[in-house]
Parts: sequence; C-alpha cells; structure tokens
Amino acid sequence: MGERYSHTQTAAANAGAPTDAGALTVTEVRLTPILIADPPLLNTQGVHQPFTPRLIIEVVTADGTVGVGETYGDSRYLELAAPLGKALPGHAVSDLNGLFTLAEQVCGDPDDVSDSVDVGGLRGVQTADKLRLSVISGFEVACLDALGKILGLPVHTLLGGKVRDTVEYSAYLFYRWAHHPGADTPRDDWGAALDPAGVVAQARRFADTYGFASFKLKGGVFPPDEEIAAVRALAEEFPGRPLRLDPNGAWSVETSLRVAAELGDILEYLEDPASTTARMAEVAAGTEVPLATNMCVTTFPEIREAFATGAVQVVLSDHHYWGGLRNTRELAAICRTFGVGLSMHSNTHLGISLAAMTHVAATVPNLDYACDSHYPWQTDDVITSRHVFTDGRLTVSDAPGLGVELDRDALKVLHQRWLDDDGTMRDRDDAAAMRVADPGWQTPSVPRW
Ligand SMILES: O=C([O-])C(=O)C[C@H](O)[C@@H](O)C(=O)[O-]
Ligand SMILES: [Mg+2]
Repeated sequence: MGERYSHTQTAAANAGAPTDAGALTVTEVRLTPILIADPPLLNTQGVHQPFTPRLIIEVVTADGTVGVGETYGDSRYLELAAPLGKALPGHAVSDLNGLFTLAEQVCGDPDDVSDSVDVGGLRGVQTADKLRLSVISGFEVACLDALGKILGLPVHTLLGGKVRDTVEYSAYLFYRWAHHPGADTPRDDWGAALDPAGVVAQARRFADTYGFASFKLKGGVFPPDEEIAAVRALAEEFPGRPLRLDPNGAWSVETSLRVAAELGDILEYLEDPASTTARMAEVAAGTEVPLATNMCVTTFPEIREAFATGAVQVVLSDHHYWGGLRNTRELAAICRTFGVGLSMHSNTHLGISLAAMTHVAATVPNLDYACDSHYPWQTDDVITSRHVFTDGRLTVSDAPGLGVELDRDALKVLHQRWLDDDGTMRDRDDAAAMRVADPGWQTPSVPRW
C-alpha cells in the first residue's frame, strides 16, 4: 500500500538517549492515500464529489507500536507529506516541537503557494504555511497516538488532561440531492433535502438517530429567503434549540445584515455570512448576532485583524488547519484572552480525526459551543469500531493513545479505490462535481447574493 519510509535504528541514532527512550524512535512511516464515499451535499461552490481524498498516516516506533493520524488527501497535501514521511524516521514520537522544525526544513519552498484559496475558498486562505500545518497535524496526531500507546496514556492526558468526559457535537445539515448523477456512484437512504420540509426531515433524523441538540444548516445554496424559511422551519420543529446558518461567505454585507435581522431571535450564531475579514467586521458592526468563522480566521496571522476589528465572535478551529492538537490549544488560549468564543469546524473526515478532535476538545476549558462534524455523512471508515454519538455527544476515550484501532482491510479497499481512480477524484473540486449535472456551472463569484 501507499508510501513506506523506514529507518534502521542504530546506536548512533540513539546516542546519549536512555535505553527505553529508544522505543520512542520512529522506524517507519506509512502514508496511505484513500478515497472515501461522500454524499451529494450542496454548498455555494457546487456539490461534494462521490468520493473525496484523505491521507492516513501511520508512524511505527522501534518497539513496534503504530500510531495513526489522518489529514486532507488532495495531491498538494500528499506532495508535502511524502518528504516529511521520509525525514521522520530516526526522530522520537515525543519530539513534537522538532516535528515542526523538520517540516520547515523538508516540506518545500514556503513561497511556492501564496494567499490563494482552494475548494473554491471553503478552506480559507491557502498559504504554504497552512498547507504544511495541515500535513503536520496528521503526523502530530499519529505521534501522539503512538506516544500514548507506549506510555499507556490517552491523548487527552498528553495534552494536560481532560476537563470534561463527553464532547458535544451539532447536527450538520446540508441541502442535498438523493443521489449523485451516474450509475456507479455511492448511494444512501437519506433522500433529497431541497426545501424547508426536506431540511426539517433531515434534522429530525439526525436528532432521533444521534441525539444532536443543536443544528447547523450549510447555506449559500439557495437565495437567502429560502434559507431563512428553512431556519424558521427548524425553529418551529425544535423550539429553543441552538441554530446556525453558514453560507460560506456567499452574501454581501447588506444581505448578511438583512438575514441577521430576520433570524436574530433564533440564531445561536451566523457563520461566515460574508467573505473577508473586512466584510465580516462590517456585518459584526451592524448586528448583535455573533459571527463565527472557519474561513477568515484559519491561521495565526489572521487573528490580529479579525480580533482587533471585532469581525468574529467565535472561531471554529480545525486542528488540521492549525497544525494539530497542541496548536489548537494555543488558539484556544488566544481566544480566551480576547473573549472570543471557540468551537470546532469539520470537513469530510473519518474516525481517526474525530477521535483527535474529541481528545483536544476534552482538554479545552473554553469550548463554548457544540462542535461540527461531518462524520454521520461518512459511510466509510478506517477504524474497526465506529464512533457512536449518544445524546449528541461522544465519550472521551481513556484508552491509551487515541483509543481507535486501524481497520487494515478497510484501508486496503479505500486505497485501492484511490489507485483505481483516473485522477478525477483525487483533488476535491465541488464545482467540477456540479458540472457533471450542470455542464454550464461555474464557481459563483462572491458575493453571490
Ligand atoms: O463549515 C464549513 O464552512 C465547512 O464545513 C466547509 C466545508 O467545505 C463544507 O462547506 C462542505 O463540506 O461543503
Ligand atoms: Mg463554516
């Protein structure tokens, strides 16, 4: 499968280290790109592809322990993961600060990519630094998993200890088609959701199946009045429950303010109504509704302007973007300092990343809102036992490491799918997926409404 990079441990590699520290030395790194099934979920850029890429990272230590991590699997992430995977053997899984230094040395020219955006901007800026951090995050999680297994300690303990035993998640509602176009595409039984009644039915199933108590609707798909009607319908069906609407920056300042005025009485927060920090600041100045973001603040350099201008009241952290679990805690400390709320963003991900999110979320005192997760939409996984939400919550694992076990058979199948792909699915492109149904579709310019 995938790429393997190994290292034979020698006396020189461990010179000066206590004998048992040798067990912490990475002897092999395995990188396995996979394609996972994804339903036809709509967003302002288009629609999810039938399959989307992820990268599974295994870090093997001298004593045979295997730590697992997961991150984005588009080709530009794979290009950075390969040199890091090659360089890591010989280093200790406990040297997490050194991992960042190593990545700076080997992961390409930082000037290669500037402030461009990817997936039509849904992931925010795409600096070289952020790409590297997204790759590091998967390695960091794998190292923490291995370290925890070796020490017999859960990852949350390595992060300083949990402050809660369960982590609350929110239902992530999407407008969607019943099926992807084409015969060989994955199917599920959720049906279409293209109007308020469809959104409410989806939310009801989420609430009944997983116990989620709060609801986020991915917006920016239909004209704002239709999405206002859907959120109103949710409020009627679930009175008093926290509701969120996220058009991924598709609206003008004026439209954002109009939606905020119309839904202000029922929204917990409005997520990325407008794109750019400057526009968000204008919206924030004109409404009492808190604004959340996983688009205009996704890197440390973006914090200063956003906090100084009051552009965001809630940062939705994504440990992949921010460079892992320890950086997420640093972000949490900055938010705490400035009185900005914190929760978690999620993109299509599997059980390894959900375990990582849950461990770090358990350690953050100021986790103010239920976290997002796409997980219920994912029918594939690479762990032997899927996470189970109870009353909308996941119990924080106290098992050593992340508390998940890699399902090698599943990994093999999903990697074979990646190998068999002609390249169409290896980079997520929601606009291209939309063109399969609507050949004239172009990524809408912003603001769309
Ligand atoms: O909260 C968000 O903005 C996201 O989760 C971004 C994602 O790309 C979402 O829009 C999606 O998967 O369509
Ligand atoms: Mg968002």
